[in-house]
This record gives sequence, structure tokens and C-alpha cells, in this order.
Amino acid sequence: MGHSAYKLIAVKIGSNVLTRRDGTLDITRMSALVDQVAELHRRGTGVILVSSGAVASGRSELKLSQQLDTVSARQLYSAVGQAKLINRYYELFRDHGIACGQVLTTKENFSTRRHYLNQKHCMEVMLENGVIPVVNENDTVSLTELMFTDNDELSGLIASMMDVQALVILSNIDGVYDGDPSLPGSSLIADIRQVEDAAAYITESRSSLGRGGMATKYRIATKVASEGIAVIIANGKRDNILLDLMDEDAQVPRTLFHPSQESASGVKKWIAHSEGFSKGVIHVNAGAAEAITAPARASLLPVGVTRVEGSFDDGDIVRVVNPEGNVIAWGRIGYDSATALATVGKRDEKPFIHSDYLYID
Ligand SMILES: Nc1ncnc2c1ncn2[C@@H]1O[C@H](COP(=O)(O)OP(=O)(O)O)[C@@H](O)[C@H]1O
Ligand SMILES: N[C@@H](CCC(=O)OP(=O)(O)O)C(=O)O
Repeated sequence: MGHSAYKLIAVKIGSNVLTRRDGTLDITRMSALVDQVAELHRRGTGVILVSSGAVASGRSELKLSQQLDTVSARQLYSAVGQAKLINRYYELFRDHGIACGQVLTTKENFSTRRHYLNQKHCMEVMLENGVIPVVNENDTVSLTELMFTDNDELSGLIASMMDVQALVILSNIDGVYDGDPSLPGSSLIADIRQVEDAAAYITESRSSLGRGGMATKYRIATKVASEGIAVIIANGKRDNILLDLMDEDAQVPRTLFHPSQESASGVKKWIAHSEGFSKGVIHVNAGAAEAITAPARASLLPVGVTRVEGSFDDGDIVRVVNPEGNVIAWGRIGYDSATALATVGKRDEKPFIHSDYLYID
């Protein structure tokens, strides 16, 4: 697909793109990125921004006299920093005669289909009315154990939910390197296709402000690309980066994860990103494990289920575990937990999980 043909893209801007070395908000960089988003908007490409930077901008704003624990610091800094960040975006977009709006979300907002569709609707209304959504995690109220790994994970969920054609992840590095990027022998991998596996190259190192590092970017990028969405990792500190990425003739360094040709259904995409917030566990016997993972993809029937754990409602996401105790699939369950318990092992009952709603990793 020609890049200019993108109708809707998501752009994730990492903390370190928006902050200077001393931790202060880099307004010049922010302004340059907003100019490019505004230009794309004028050309008819819808843009959803996923912007980090709340904690970093709050931290540089406040001079505290006492030491704070991690949670207090995150809550305080993000409360102040997000206000500052969105205010900047608002003013910068207004200079272009464009309105932007704030979407603050948490992992729980993706955990039930109802919340998920509600959130999707909100962003659709914004886009239909020419408003640019600026998304971030609601760090002030997120529980530590239920947080997104980082905004890369959040941007993957948003890209998948909104059916964008491309997800651009802007970081402080040109893309994925085939070795430690700080070593002279390492070079940038320009293209990653589904069959290749570059995971071995990625180390745990990350920038001083980033949460997840390249490992989450890579994991998210391959998953999103497998859903038919192009994913580009590029350097947000490079001038004109966004417009150059959209221009096929511009030779700009980046890593492109080529999109799979098979696009997944809306429900399957939701399930694929839901592993972290499944509500229950369905243990299955060997026959059922084989049937649901076979290429023909059978539905999971009660007769193959040996045990059910957890409390869930009809329509929630559950994990499917084989007799060896490994998670082999996720799916949207067709029973609440009480009815599921009463139906375990029975014949001639409707599927626990219909094959359309089963996701095999
Ligand atoms: N193979 C690799 N290729 C590129 N970057 C890598 C690799 N392995 C580790 N990294 C690190 O990942 C960092 C980017 O991730 P992160 O710090 O989370 O950025 P962001 O704040 O933009 O999300 C790079 O600055 C780099 O130090
Ligand atoms: N929600 C946080 C983002 C933290 C985060 O994931 O940062 P990054 O790794 O730079 O994308 C903030 O706005 O500070």
C-alpha cells in the first residue's frame, strides 16, 4: 500500500522524544510533531496520538522537599504533568485551527467487550468530528499491578481497536538493531516480515525514561502486524520524521513490520490483546487441546473441559490451559462461571468458546 493511502494511523510518542536531557518538556520537538500531524490531518489522513510524557513533565515541574514512594510519585507527577502536556497539545493544535481531545484510559477499559466498544465509540465520534484524540494511560488512578507494560502496549491496543492502517512508534532510536545499538557493529533492521524472528537481538536496555524498552515494542509490533496493520518504529527526534515516513521516496531510517495479508475480525483482535486481563481459567483434556489448536480450529465443547477456575460473566475473556498446565489459547466464554461449572464434562451442550472467538497464540 502506498503510504499516502493511509486513511487512519496511530502515532505513539515516547517520553524521551518529548523530553530534553534534563527532563524538561521539549516544546520545540512537540511543536514540530504537532505541525506534521496537522499536515497529515489536512491531507486527509486521520491521526490518533498516543502520547507519553505525563510523568516526565510533572517531575520537572515540581520541586519536592520530601522523598516520595514510587506510587505516590507517579500519581503526583502524572496529575500535574498530564495537565501540562494536554494544555500544550491543545494550544499547539489550536494554532492550526484543529481541536484535540484527551482520552485517559486504564487496562480495565479494555477488559470487557462493553467497555471496549464504549471506548471505541468515543474515539470514533472524535475522529468523525475532526478532533484529534490524544491518548495516555490514566496514571493517576491506575493500579500498579494492572498497568499497561508501557504506552507501546496501549498504542497496540488502540491501533487494533480503531482498525488503523499503520501504527508509528516514535522513540529515541531509529528502529530495531541486530545487536546492542550502542555497539559499532550493530545495524538497523529495515524490514521485518512475519517469518523472521529478530527477538534474539533485543536486550533489556532502555532509555532513562522509558518503561518497557525495545522488548515490548517488538512484541507489540509483531502482534499488531499479524492483524494486518503496518507497524513502523522510528526516531521521533529526527526532523520531519512523520512526513518522511509517509513519503515513499524519502529514504528515512526505520524498521517496518510488514502487515500480514490476512486481517483478523474485530472480536479476534480484541481477544488477541486480552491475555493480561482474562477473568477465568478453563482446563481442558488432551483431545480438546488438540482439536482447538488444529488447523481446522474446532470450538471448545464442555465435554473436553475438566475444570473451571475464577469468576466470570458470559462474554468475558478466559484462558484455556492444557493438561500440562500451559496456556494454549484465549477466548470469549459463552457461559457465566456458575453455569460453566455445572456444564463441565457434559455432552450436547453449546460450546464453552466458539471457534470464532478463540485466539491461539
Ligand atoms: N535491538 C535493539 N534495537 C533498538 N533498541 C534497543 C534494542 N535493544 C534494546 N534497545 C533499547 O530500547 C530503547 C527504546 O525503548 P524505550 O526506552 O522504552 O523507549 P520509549 O520511551 O520511546 O518507549 C532504545 O533506546 C535502546 O536503548
Ligand atoms: N503514561 C506514562 C507513559 C509511560 C511510558 O510508557 O513511557 P514510554 O516508555 O516512553 O512510552 C506517562 O505519560 O508518563
